[in-house]
Amino acid sequence: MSITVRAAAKINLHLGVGRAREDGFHPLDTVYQAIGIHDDLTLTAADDLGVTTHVAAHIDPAAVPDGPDNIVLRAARLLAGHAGVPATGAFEVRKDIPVAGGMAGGSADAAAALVAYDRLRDLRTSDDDLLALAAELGSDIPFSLVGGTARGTGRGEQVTPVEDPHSWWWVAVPTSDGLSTPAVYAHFDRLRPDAPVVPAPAEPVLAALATGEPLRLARALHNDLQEPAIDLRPELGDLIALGEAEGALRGMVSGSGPTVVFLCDSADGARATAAGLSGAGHGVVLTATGPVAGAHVVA
Ligand SMILES: C[C@@](CO)(OP(=O)(O)O)[C@H](O)COP(=O)(O)OP(=O)(O)OC[C@H]1O[C@@H](n2ccc(N)nc2=O)[C@H](O)[C@@H]1O
Ligand SMILES: Nc1ncnc2c1ncn2[C@@H]1O[C@H](COP(=O)(O)OP(=O)(O)O)[C@@H](O)[C@H]1O
Repeated sequence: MSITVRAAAKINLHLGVGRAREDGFHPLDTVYQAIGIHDDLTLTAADDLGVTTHVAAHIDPAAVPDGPDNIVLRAARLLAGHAGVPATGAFEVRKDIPVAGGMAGGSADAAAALVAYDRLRDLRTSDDDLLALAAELGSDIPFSLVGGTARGTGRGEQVTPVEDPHSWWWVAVPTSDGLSTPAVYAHFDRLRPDAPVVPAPAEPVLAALATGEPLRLARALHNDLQEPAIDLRPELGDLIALGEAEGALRGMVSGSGPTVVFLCDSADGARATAAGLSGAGHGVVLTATGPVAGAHVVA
C-alpha cells in the first residue's frame, strides 16, 4: 500500500519584512507563488519510520538530512501524535527543488508528508488542523499545502489565496552552496535596525497580478531580504544583472536566497534567458511557470 504526493517550490513575488517581534520572528506581508519545480514523495506502509532521498543532479545529497531531523519525519511524527496513532511508514523523496535555496524545498516535503500520511492512514484530518500542524513545523509550510498564489501574513503562516488567473514564466538559477534562512534574517536586522514595525504592503504586486501584464509585475516585484542576501553573497547581484541583460524583465533573489529567479515575458523569452545564462557558464538553469497546485496526490 503506497501513495505519492507532489509538492511545488515557491517564490515570493513580494516579501515585505518588518522589525523582529519579541519571539524573534519577523512580521511579513508576502505574496507566495507555487511554480512548476517539484518534489515527489512516496509513502509506503511499513513497521518502522524512515526516509530515503533521491536528488536531481543539481542537488548535493549531503545537504538533506537522512535521520530524524529530516522535516518529512518531523511532519509524520507531529501528525501521528495529533491523531494518536503510531508514527510508522517508509518515505521516499525525489527532490528537484534546490535545498536551502529560498524555494521552500523542505517545506514542500513537509506538506507532502502531511498529506500522504493523512491519506494513507485514512486519518481524515480537517484542513484547519492540517494548516495548524503545518504552521507548527515552519512558517512556509501552510503555503506549500495551499499552493497557487497566496498572501502570507503573521510570520508567513497565515495564508489567504489570491486571484491570479494568468500564467507567468520564470527562470530559476540555484546555487550549489545554500544560504541559511536565519542567517539572512539576522543580517537584515544588522542592515535595517530601523525597519518599520509594519512590513511593506503587498498591494502593488496584487494589483500587477490582476493585469496579467508581465512588465507590470516585473516593476512591482519586491524583496526586503534581497539586500542582506546580496550583501552576504555579492555574486548574486552580478547574476541578476546578467539575466536582465539576457532578456529577463526582472531578476530577484528568491525568498532568503541564494536562488535567483527571473520573470520573463513569454515562453520564448524564458528559453532565451535560460540559454543566455547557460551560455555564460551557469550549469543549472531551471524554467517553470506559475501558479501551480499545492501538495496533491498524484498516484
Ligand atoms: C524567507 C522565507 C520567505 O518565504 O522563505 P525561504 O527563503 O526560507 O524559503 C520564509 O520566511 C522562511 O520560512 P521558513 O523557512 O518556513 O522559516 P521557519 O522554519 O519558520 O523559521 C526559520 C527561521 O527563520 C527566521 N524567520 C522565519 C520566518 C519569519 N517570519 N521570521 C523569521 O525571522 C527565524 O530565525 C526562524 O528561526
Ligand atoms: N526534506 C528536506 N529537504 C530539504 N531540506 C531539509 C529537509 N529536511 C530538513 N532539511 C533541512 O532544512 C534546511 C532548509 O532547507 P529548505 O527548506 O530547502 O530551504 P529554504 O528554507 O531556503 O527554502 C536544509 O539546510 C536542510 O538541512
